[in-house]
Amino acid sequence: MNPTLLPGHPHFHYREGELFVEELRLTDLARQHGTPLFVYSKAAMLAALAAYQRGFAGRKAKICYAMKANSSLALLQVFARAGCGFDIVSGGELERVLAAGGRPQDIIFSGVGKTRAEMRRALELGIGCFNVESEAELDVLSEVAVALGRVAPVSIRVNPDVDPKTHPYISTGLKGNKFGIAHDRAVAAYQHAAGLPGLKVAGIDCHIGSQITEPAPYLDAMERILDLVEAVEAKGIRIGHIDFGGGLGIAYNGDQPPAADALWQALFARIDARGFGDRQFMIEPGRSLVGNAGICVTEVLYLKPGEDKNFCIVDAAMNDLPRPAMYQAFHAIAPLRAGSEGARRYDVVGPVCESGDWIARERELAVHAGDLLAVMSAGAYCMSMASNYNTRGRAAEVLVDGTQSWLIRERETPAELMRSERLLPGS
Ligand SMILES: Cc1ncc(COP(=O)(O)O)c(C=O)c1O
Ligand SMILES: N[C@@H](CCCC[NH3+])C(=O)O
Repeated sequence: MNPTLLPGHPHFHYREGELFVEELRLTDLARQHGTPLFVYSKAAMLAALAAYQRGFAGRKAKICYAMKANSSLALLQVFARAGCGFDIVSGGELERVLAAGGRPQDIIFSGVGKTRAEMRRALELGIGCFNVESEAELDVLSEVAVALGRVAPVSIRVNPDVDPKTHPYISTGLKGNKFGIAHDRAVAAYQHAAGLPGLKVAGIDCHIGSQITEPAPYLDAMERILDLVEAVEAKGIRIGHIDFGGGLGIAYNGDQPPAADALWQALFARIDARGFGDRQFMIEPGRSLVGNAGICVTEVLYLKPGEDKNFCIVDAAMNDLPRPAMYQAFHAIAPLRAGSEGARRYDVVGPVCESGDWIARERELAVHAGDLLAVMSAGAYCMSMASNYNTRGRAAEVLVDGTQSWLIRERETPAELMRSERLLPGS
């Protein structure tokens, strides 16, 4: 591999010792916009999308970006303009898709707890499909649709009970998870759905988990879903599309997930062998489209050497980058100016008042106060999970395209954080 490239991040590279994103020097962007700063590469997003597009070439397919991974409007615009649909999980996400120019018919609505108000709004707009996660939800959706004089297109999300071999908090397709309808109850659920006046069965859906790095769980889940398609169709209910969810992992720390096109080549070998190659396919990838397209630039505030540990205190924190605290997740750290003199082993931590506020542990770094560091693989589930804990404003975001950059989100100010609050009357 070219030594100036960072593993898993082909659009970020060192040029004469300085870290670049596409054609821009990250230090310049950080000086211009301050830190912490999320920076995304448009080319990286489109390259990740192209791998899926290659996998689906010649097929009837719709790629619905799972926007929970990163719901910043400009990123949604990039995907909408590239022809993607969207997988949403809330009324808020629905409004974001519309604001970014996405079309309602290209939206699929997942999630175990859709409210009647969310269903109503989605039906009025005419979204593409509801991925229904329980028998009770089928009844409520039918009722809401009938009251509106509409028919809701539905897929039933089936829980195939397959172990995705990932972190337990992000595994979703096991019996003990709250998601979907159990495999052995699915045929009955389809028969129930087919009899409800407000619903029209459109497809089948499954999503087994996130950050999956092996093809085997996908192949197993696909076999189980195809078994169900056969069983449901034997009851006279046509399954028009197969939605296979998202979940494909990215390289955080030497992980080697299959490439999207190779994975789908293997899946289609099975699908074609069983005679289902003519169906419409939908997928809901999130992390694999944006995860390694983004980084977070942070400034070293203080170095605090100690007897047991050395701390490198930076200006980004768990409110900006919650994955290490939540899942003990690994994010690589890359200095914006390469150098190795005076390297020491550090825990990289933020200013939030929690011992769990760490970003990286036990990393060999040659750093000084004032240096800038990039937290890698920060495009997915960072900004979208960011909070205002410790009344910290959310970071700014920049999108880069070649030699151009756009500020796509301004840093949140304390006044903005207090905007929706009301003081008590009197003194
Ligand atoms: C229903 C559903 N679809 C899609 C995704 C996107 O997953 P990922 O970001 O791992 O591709 C998720 C998250 O796990 C999900 O719950
Ligand atoms: N938030 C998780 C992924 C959740 C996937 C959505 N069900 C992560 O950062 O890895």
